Order: sequence, then C-alpha cells, then structure tokens
Amino acid sequence: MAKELFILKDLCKDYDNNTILKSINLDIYEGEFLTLLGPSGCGKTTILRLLAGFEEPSSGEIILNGKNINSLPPEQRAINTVFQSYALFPHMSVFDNVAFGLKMKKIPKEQIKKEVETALLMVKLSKFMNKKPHELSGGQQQRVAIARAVVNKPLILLLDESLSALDYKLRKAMQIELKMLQRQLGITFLFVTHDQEEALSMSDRIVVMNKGKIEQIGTPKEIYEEPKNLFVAQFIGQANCFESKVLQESDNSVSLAYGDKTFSLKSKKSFKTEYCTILIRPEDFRVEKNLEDVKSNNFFIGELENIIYKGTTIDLLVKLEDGKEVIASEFYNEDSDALGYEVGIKLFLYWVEGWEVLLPHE
Ligand SMILES: Nc1ncnc2c1ncn2[C@@H]1O[C@H](COP(=O)(O)OP(=O)(O)OP(=O)(O)O)[C@@H](O)[C@H]1O
Repeated sequence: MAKELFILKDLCKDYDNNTILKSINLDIYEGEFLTLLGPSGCGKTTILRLLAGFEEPSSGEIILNGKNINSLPPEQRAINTVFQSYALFPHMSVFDNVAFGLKMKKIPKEQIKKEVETALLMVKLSKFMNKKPHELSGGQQQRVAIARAVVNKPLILLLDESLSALDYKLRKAMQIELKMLQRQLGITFLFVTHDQEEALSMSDRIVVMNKGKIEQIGTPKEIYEEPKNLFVAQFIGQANCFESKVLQESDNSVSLAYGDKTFSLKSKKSFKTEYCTILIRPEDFRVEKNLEDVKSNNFFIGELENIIYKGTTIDLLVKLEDGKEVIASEFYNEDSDALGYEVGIKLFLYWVEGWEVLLPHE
C-alpha cells in the first residue's frame, strides 16, 4: 500500500476576496506520478505554489510526513520546482547550473562533482556538461532543469506546464522520457498540464480540477472510462451526450427515454433522479449501413454529414433523426475504406451494451 507523502486537508486559498481554491482534499503518495489537469485558471499553479511554500493557505492544512508545514519557508521543504521556462542561468555551463544548489549549501567540491556527474548521467547529458543552455535544444534544457532539481534529492518535484513550450514531436518524446526518468528516480512527481492527452499517457493518477475544486481523482483509465460527471467526461476526450428521462429502474437495470426511443440498460447505479445523461465515446459506436447488421436493440439512425480523416482513425460526423450531431470514430484501414462511406448516406450507430456511461443528473 502506497504511503502518503503529502496530505492536503480542506485547503482553501483566497486572493482579495476571490476564492481560488475551495476545500481541496488530496493525498499525494510516495513515488507516484500525479497530474493536476484542468482548464486555464482552475487553480493548478496555486496548488503548486502552496506546496512549494511561496504562498500560505487561507485555511486548511498541508501535511508533510505527518507534520503541518503551512508556514514552513520554501527552503526548508525539500521541494523543487521545474518551471515552464526552466529558469536556467544563461551564463553558466550545464555543470554549473546543476551544481548551483549544492554550492549554495557549501557541500565539499569533490562531492558536488560526483553528484552532478551522476545526475547528468541519469538525464543522458554527460557529454554536454561544458555547454551553455543556449547551445542546447528545448528537450535538453528541460533535462538540465530536471538534473538541477533532482541533485538536491527533493521529496517531490513540481513540474508546471514544463512540456508546453516544446514542439509536438519533442513533447511526445519528452513525455516518455520524463515518465521513465520518474520511474528510475523513484521521486514523486506532481505535474501540471491542461493537455488531457499528456495527462492520460504519463500519470499514475490524475486530479481533474475545475474552478478551484477537484472534480475527480483516479487512474487515467478510471477517469476516461468512468467519468464521475459531465465536466470530466467532456474535458477528457470527446463524448456524445444524450439527455434522457428515467422511466423505470430495478436493482440492476434502468430504462431510459431519449426522444421517442427507449433504451434498456444494465446499471448498478441507483437513480433517484428524473434525468440521466447517456454518454458514448466516439470510438464506442459501431457503424453499419444496413439494419440487419446492427447487433443491438440500442441504436440510432442518422445521415453521414462529414468524414474527417485523422491518419489512423476517421471521424464520422452523423446527424441523427432529431437533428443532433454525433461523432463516431473508426480505425482507418482497408476494411473501412471498402465500406465506402459517402456524405449523405444513411447510417446506423449502435454500441455494445455496457460501454456507455450513465450520469444521473444531480
Ligand atoms: N497573486 C495572485 N493574486 C490574485 N489572483 C491570483 C494570484 N495568483 C493567481 N490568481 C488567480 O487565481 C486563479 C487561478 O490561477 P492559477 O495560476 O492557479 O491557475 P492555473 O490552473 O494554473 O491556470 P493556467 O493553466 O492558466 O496556468 C486565476 O484566476 C488567477 O487569476
């Protein structure tokens, strides 16, 4: 069982009467890659600043290894931050950038040399130790920033949008590298991003935030496959949403009306509400041209409006009989080519029962 390193308890932060964080409750485990994900302005950076000690909470507690550290100064927290701009010293070599913190601590020269060399070896930059930051690529500069942080042996590394300045290809490569580095170092990483794909591919757990509150905490799979509410469902990936009326429910099934259609679905949720959203991811729709090929009673009929080619997949934009537009996504291969999708044709969309997510309205 993972041990908590930090516990954030009812953490609140106000700036000039504006509530920025509302009662944040979050455990951060030792050695995990945890990501704060949410739209711009939802309070992600504020959480990092509180953890690092640059700000004090308005109320609530930050507990580190069992002790309240609300007022502990930043330099006593064993927390390091890697900022988006990396904040490297431009006039110093890679070696001196990494050595800086250790020199400030007056550690003996020989030990500094050993530790910096180990850190640079880890981030595969040994060959570059005498270069200046401007002679390095964005990805290499990021690795210097990480080496500079890990050489201090922090309990946690805070990474604020640290990949967003890189181009797409380098960002993808750095995502894998950063994740591998985290595994190898065994240090807890708290990563901030508003890029859902980045969060899904890198994290052990994701904290989805909105307007200063936590909407859901879970593994990438849980967040994607079992979103707790519409905000999470729509923020992470695409989602087709059908507002339905709850007709009847029993212990393990529910019958829902969407327009003139009635869907009977298995569900262990208890519906105390009148309405419920049926959520179907684009890739969970099966698309057929003929009714006899539809393998479920739960289906929609629509007209193909647009085909968007995406390389490995194609998105089919379908207008349903009631005018609602939905997206079904299919792998692009010779078979789908052979199906001969053409704008204007009639399509049947069904889904495998159980793949839908039911979100009762609160
Ligand atoms: N020092 C401050 N004084 C007043 N308001 C602030 C201060 N710092 C942040 N805020 C406000 O707090 C809110 C949350 O900011 P924060 O930087 O934590 O968001 P974020 O989720 O990290 O956003 P982004 O993804 O854009 O960086 C914003 O509305 C911001 O304007």
